[in-house]
Amino acid sequence: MASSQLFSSFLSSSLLMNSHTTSAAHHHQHSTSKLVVKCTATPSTVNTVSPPPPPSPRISFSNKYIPFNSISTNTPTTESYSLDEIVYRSRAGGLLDIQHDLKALKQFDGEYWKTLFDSRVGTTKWPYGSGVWSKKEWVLPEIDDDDIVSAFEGNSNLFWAERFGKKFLGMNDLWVKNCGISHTGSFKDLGMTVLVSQVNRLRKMNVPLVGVGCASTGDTSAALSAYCAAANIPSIVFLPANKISMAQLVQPIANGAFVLSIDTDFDGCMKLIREVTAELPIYLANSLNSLRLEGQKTAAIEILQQFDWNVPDWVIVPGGNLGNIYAFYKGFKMCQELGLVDRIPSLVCAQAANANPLYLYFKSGWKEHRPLKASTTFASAIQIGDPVSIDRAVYALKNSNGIVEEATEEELMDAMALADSTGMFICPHTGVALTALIKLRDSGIIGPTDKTVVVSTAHGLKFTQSKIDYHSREIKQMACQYANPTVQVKADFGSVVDVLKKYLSNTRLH
Ligand SMILES: Cc1ncc(COP(=O)(O)O)c(C=O)c1O
Ligand SMILES: N[C@@H](CCOP(=O)(O)O)C(=O)O
Repeated sequence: MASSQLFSSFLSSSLLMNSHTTSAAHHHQHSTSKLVVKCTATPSTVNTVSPPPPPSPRISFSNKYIPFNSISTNTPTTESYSLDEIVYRSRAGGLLDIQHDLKALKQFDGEYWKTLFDSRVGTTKWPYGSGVWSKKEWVLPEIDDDDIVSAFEGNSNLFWAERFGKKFLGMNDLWVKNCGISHTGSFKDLGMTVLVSQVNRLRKMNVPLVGVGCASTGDTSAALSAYCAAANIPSIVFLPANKISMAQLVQPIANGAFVLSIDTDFDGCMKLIREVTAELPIYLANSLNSLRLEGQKTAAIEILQQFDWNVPDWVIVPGGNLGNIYAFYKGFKMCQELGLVDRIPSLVCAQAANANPLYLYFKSGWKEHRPLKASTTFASAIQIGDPVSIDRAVYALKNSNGIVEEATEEELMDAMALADSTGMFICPHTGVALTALIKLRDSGIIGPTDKTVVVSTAHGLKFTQSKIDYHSREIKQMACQYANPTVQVKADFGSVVDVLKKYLSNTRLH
């Protein structure tokens, strides 16, 4: 459908939102319709942990939107919104956050929650086989299971980076949380299952939402279009023209999204989607919408769970729009507040030097924040100069004794090549995070025995062109010192043996 037709059908639908919020609570009708993405629920055979009784139905858990600054300034507020309202900003125009009824959750102790969450790992029981929905009581407790749109995301592996750690950093307790090994190849699936499930619920409640839209550097759009396609909800994505990888571009196209390629950068697309979603009945799917962060925070809980509820010393996260660093903080903090662990890790946010507003802010001693025009970076998904969650990120870092680091193009590409040479296949953003680790090890801030987790945010297969350019030494002004170029050889035995002998003479036997 042409863009003009699509937008005129939006307009003629007479569903234009004309207020700051649209209340839907009173429209709620219980839906019995079948879910679109739903695994057949069969009794689990894989679990050996016997589950505790589920939380008593007499205790109802709930959550609501409140202004983020009431959390960051620790001031009580009377301003709050139901999750069934469409609201992205506080009355004063600030960020929102989702506040859980901790009093209700605290009626169960830390041991209870650990056992409950552990009992759900590996189950096929809907919806708990998802790493996100296995923590449903802490995410969206009030949603009907039948409204959930899930691809059983999460439960991503925590890889012991033994060789990389020992060989390059003298570390033996280095781990990579592979959030990119996921349905659409990035951590965005964790947040998108929550957001699209809530939209699914709202649409069943007859809330006038025609579709869901986002601005994207490639991963948010991939996740949005997949989850929307699964639930038969129209998705609209704004992409900066020629600034995302081919693999990322094809994802929303294949999943049937309405794809706008716009001649601007991500920040320009973000501005446009905010304006458009304020005018048209399109729900905003970027992480400005705090629903996304509720899903993303489960990666932090999962890390603790994978360490048998031992707390790592450091967690390093690449940052762009800066929702994820806060999501990690929130996940760890909830585990501490609810008695599952007694402390939280120090967080490190890693930025590309070509897109480093948070790094500059940190270096100014948190005195001066200036949005900037981000330059081109191989870490294209974090080419963001005006991050929407800047305040959330600052709060997370200040409250976790955190640090911000940066990586030049050469540093991040070298780090990616070194990691790949030890058996990983990481994305450039993970190269940014590894560079931060290398720098913090060099300066002694991270010690050799510190238990450290690097968050890998996307699958390396989405970024093959950057690896091809590096290994064929086709990057201007970059030595590409760890390149492993292919060798062209004639198709005869002698030539092949000659090059092999040369190779083997340079290769040590271990
Ligand atoms: C692969 C990848 N890594 C890291 C990030 C940064 O996450 P955030 O925007 O939440 O800071 C993004 C998106 O921005 C991403 O797509
Ligand atoms: N890297 C992101 C940028 C947008 O971030 P979001 O978390 O606010 O949606 C992307 O993949 O689009």
